[in-house]
Amino acid sequence: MPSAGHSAAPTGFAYLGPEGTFAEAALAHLTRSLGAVDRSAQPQPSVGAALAAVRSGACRAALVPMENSVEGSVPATMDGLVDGDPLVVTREVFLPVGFVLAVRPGTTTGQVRTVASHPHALAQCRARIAEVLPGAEVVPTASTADAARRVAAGEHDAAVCAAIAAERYGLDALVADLADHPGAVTRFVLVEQPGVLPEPTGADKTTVTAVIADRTGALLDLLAEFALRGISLTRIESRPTRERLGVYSFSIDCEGHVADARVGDALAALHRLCAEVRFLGSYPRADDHPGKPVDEHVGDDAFAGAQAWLTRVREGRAV
Ligand SMILES: O=C(O)C(=O)Cc1ccccc1
Repeated sequence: MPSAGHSAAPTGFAYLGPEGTFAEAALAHLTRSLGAVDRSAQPQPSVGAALAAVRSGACRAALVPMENSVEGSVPATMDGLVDGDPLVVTREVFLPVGFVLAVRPGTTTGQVRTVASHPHALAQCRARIAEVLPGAEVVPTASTADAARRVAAGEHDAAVCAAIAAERYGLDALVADLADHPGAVTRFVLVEQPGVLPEPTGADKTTVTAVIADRTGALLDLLAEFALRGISLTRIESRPTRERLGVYSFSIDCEGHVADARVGDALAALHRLCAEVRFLGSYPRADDHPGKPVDEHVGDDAFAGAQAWLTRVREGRAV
């Protein structure tokens, strides 16, 4: 529930700021495609702050980076969705990301002693930075645009950021294309307070986290619940629970919507099997993948037919 001080229905979209981040570009793309009337965007200093703005009711939703095709998941988002009051993903959006090396006008590569950016951006340009700026100190910042803003303020010599951020902060692109692996894509998710469950579209994804006991075969048991019901996983990774070594929380995306019988049944099975399960949302998939075909025996009709049969058996009726 929104906390005191935010009693009206929350409005506005929080995002990892300041202006000029990839998160801002992804949010603009999403609100345009949703045809959202209220497109007011509220930059936040960190992923944690963006999620906190939703939990407190200060904002209606937050758009945060979840994973990147080159660098993998964003730990601040993974952990931020699991720690604290429940939140759910209601949309996903994929954004191609490219990086420039941005400097104050007139700066040459030889003058760059510090290069700043979001850790994910630095990691995606590691080899090129070492090649173009050997010996430069690499400095992590809260976001790519935060780095650009700090370069403009004279705090650092160069930023790895989007071309639009360089422009926004009056910087020049010394190197136009800095990525080690061209064609990288970042997946962002829109996060809201529970209560909003998007309708099934026929091409959906569901996100869930599960903590399993430290015993032989536990992960296989968890995976079997999906496999037995013909559900394809699109992502699985482990995060430490921070309790002790050996106890992990698995973060899973699967095809389908919790309203689909096979997905609901699998989540209920996880609830029986796992020490902890957190449902993190069902939402339309945005990657243009139609999803794997669903076998007839795990379709909604098959589940409904089996349930009706069981009811007849239990009532002692002829089967
Ligand atoms: O810092 C940004 O601009 C972000 O939106 C996070 C990020 C950083 C690097 C690649 C993709 C997203």
